[in-house]
Amino acid sequence: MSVIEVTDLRKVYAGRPAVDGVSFAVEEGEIFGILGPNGAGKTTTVECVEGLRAPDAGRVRVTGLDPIADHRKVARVLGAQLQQSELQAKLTVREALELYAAFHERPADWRPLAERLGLTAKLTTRFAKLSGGQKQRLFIALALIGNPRIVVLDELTTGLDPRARRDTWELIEDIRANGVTVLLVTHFMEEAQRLCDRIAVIDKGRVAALDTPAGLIHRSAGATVISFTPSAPLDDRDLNALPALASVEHKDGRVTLSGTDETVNAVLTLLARTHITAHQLRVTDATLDDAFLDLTDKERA
Ligand SMILES: Nc1ncnc2c1ncn2[C@@H]1O[C@H](COP(=O)(O)OP(=O)(O)OP(=O)(O)O)[C@@H](O)[C@H]1O
Repeated sequence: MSVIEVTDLRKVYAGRPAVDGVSFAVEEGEIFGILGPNGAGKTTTVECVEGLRAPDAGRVRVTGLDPIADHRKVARVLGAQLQQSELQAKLTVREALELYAAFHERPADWRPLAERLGLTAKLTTRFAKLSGGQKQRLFIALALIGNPRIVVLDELTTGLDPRARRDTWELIEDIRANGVTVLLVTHFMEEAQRLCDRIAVIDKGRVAALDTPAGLIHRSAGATVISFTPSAPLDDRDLNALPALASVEHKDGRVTLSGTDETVNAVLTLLARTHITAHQLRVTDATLDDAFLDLTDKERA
């Protein structure tokens, strides 16, 4: 069942389309990612889902409700992450939790929520004195305090160190395991690859691709990467003639090719035929990073 439906959404700022015909549907219980370069229209899209912005055209439904016309009902099912500026510096963690719990008809008990988010030791600390990771955990707690079915998290781990980022990812997985649907805006590929069931890649206000992380990687041109240091120079004509080749790169005597399994097999045959040994041979799958660049580059071309 789709809990969020966005159909042909358009939003124009000063005559320039920021969102230009975006459609996607988020299924109950999934972690759905919105990924895209700066200025792609990600935040505008989720703000329309949250009912913070009115679309110029198109249709948005959250559990069948219109986020603008049914704002109060939508606020009961959808928890949104606050922006940093929306919380007073002097408020303690406990006060923030109690205050936001009071905004909801059927709030979650904030104590176990604070416990789950590792905030119990920080209940008397003022917001301004929290670390970046603790602030993010508090924002997640506040987004969850109304017991929402869906939570929208925008640029959640920006500015966090690798440890705090990983802890936050575990939290998001934990939230989903508790049955909450997650709409996640990010421009971290690793985050999207690790967490999301499906991803909409948004570029220049449009959906450039919508698939599982593996599907996005698979559909990009260079899905498999092989690199090695040849014992003797290889003829560029031979390399360029390899089947399904997406790219060739030479750096510090090392050759890196991307393509498909067919490219890998053909290069091994080429090496054997020319009696060239491949040192430190590595075959890897392309990452979502590669797929992202490939997908958004295509749009740019
Ligand atoms: N209130 C506004 N008034 C005018 N233009 C805006 C407004 N908000 C966003 N824009 C423009 O709309 C476009 C899309 O912005 P949006 O914030 O949705 O992108 P984004 O994908 O979230 O970017 P980022 O990753 O940098 O946060 C950008 O060109 C931005 O400058």
